[in-house]
Amino acid sequence: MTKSVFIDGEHGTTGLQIAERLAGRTDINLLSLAMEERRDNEKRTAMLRDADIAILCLPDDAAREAVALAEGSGTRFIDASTAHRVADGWVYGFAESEPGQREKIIHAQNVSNPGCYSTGAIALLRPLTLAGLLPDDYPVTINAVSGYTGGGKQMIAQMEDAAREDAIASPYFAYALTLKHKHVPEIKARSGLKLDPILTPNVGRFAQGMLVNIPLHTQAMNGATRETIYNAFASHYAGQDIVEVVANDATDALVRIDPTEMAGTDRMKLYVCARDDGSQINLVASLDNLGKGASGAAVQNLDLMLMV
Ligand SMILES: NC(=O)C1=CN([C@@H]2O[C@H](COP(=O)(O)OP(=O)(O)OC[C@H]3O[C@@H](n4cnc5c(N)ncnc54)[C@H](OP(=O)(O)O)[C@@H]3O)[C@@H](O)[C@H]2O)C=CC1
Ligand SMILES: CC(=O)N[C@@H](CCC(=O)OP(=O)(O)O)C(=O)O
Repeated sequence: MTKSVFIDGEHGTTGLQIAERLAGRTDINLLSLAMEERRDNEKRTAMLRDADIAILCLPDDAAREAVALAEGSGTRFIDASTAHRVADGWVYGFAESEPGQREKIIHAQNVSNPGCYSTGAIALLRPLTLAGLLPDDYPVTINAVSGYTGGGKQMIAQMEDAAREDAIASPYFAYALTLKHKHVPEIKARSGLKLDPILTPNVGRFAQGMLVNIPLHTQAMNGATRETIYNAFASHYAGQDIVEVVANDATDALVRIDPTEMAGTDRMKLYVCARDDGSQINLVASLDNLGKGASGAAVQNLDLMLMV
């Protein structure tokens, strides 16, 4: 039987991108509310309860409320917000992050979609903690830049409409200056770290794309080398086509990495940059914040959940 899918928040940044990806699909019945009905709780409740799978593209509190509105209906959820990323009873929706994760998503009742920075950071860290190359007490630092669509409708308007009172004129800015970004808990938990990683995010004046940098000192890493790190990535990501591990000689031939290189795709590239003597490594993940970092991952999770 054709499964029905409802995107709650379909007129927002993430929701719209998911709706675009699902338009024209004949294997699902897409339930939809008009823009002016997006906050009509009676209609939302009916759709949340009728759907086989509901994809939540809402602020955290509204996502928690949506789950409560469908209680007892059997609806399966994919939540794009931060609300359930370290919550019990929710499967983390990053199929390539752990052996067996894909199967867990296929059978899950509730899936939490990862954050965009988290997707890049966990992709770089988890293979190394699993392989024993990165000690779990390593003090990890994550420096990242995102396209401004990562801030949703409000930041898009601030960056694009110079006439607004709260317009942002900068070409590039740092934020989360108190070092308590909302992605830190999921990165710590899903990478298997003991210490909170330090996450310093930035936004650039480009719509979509993201680089996540993790600098590492190899002498503090259980004897890791650039080759063992590359090999750990290559074996972790073997047999799938979403995460590409760039060959070290191809990385060495680059003079720069463009944060927009993956814009418009649902894939991610990983680079192992290194000093000649191998003493210092900079791991880089390159992705579209709205692709593998949000809507692309949500559709990937939906397709897995539709398998049962
Ligand atoms: N943008 C991104 O790159 C990413 C965002 N996310 C997460 O996805 C979620 C949505 O983010 P994003 O798409 O950027 O946000 P937007 O602000 O662009 O869109 C949110 C949508 O939800 C609607 N909405 C808000 N509150 C309610 C409510 N109580 N009931 C019904 N609808 C409501 C909004 O309507 P209205 O216009 O009336 O406010 C809007 O249409 C957030 O939790 C965010 O953290 C996840 C990954 C990446
Ligand atoms: C540029 C920007 O503001 N980005 C957002 C994160 C977007 C994202 O992917 O995170 P969520 O899935 O947790 O919303 C932020 O830092 O809050």
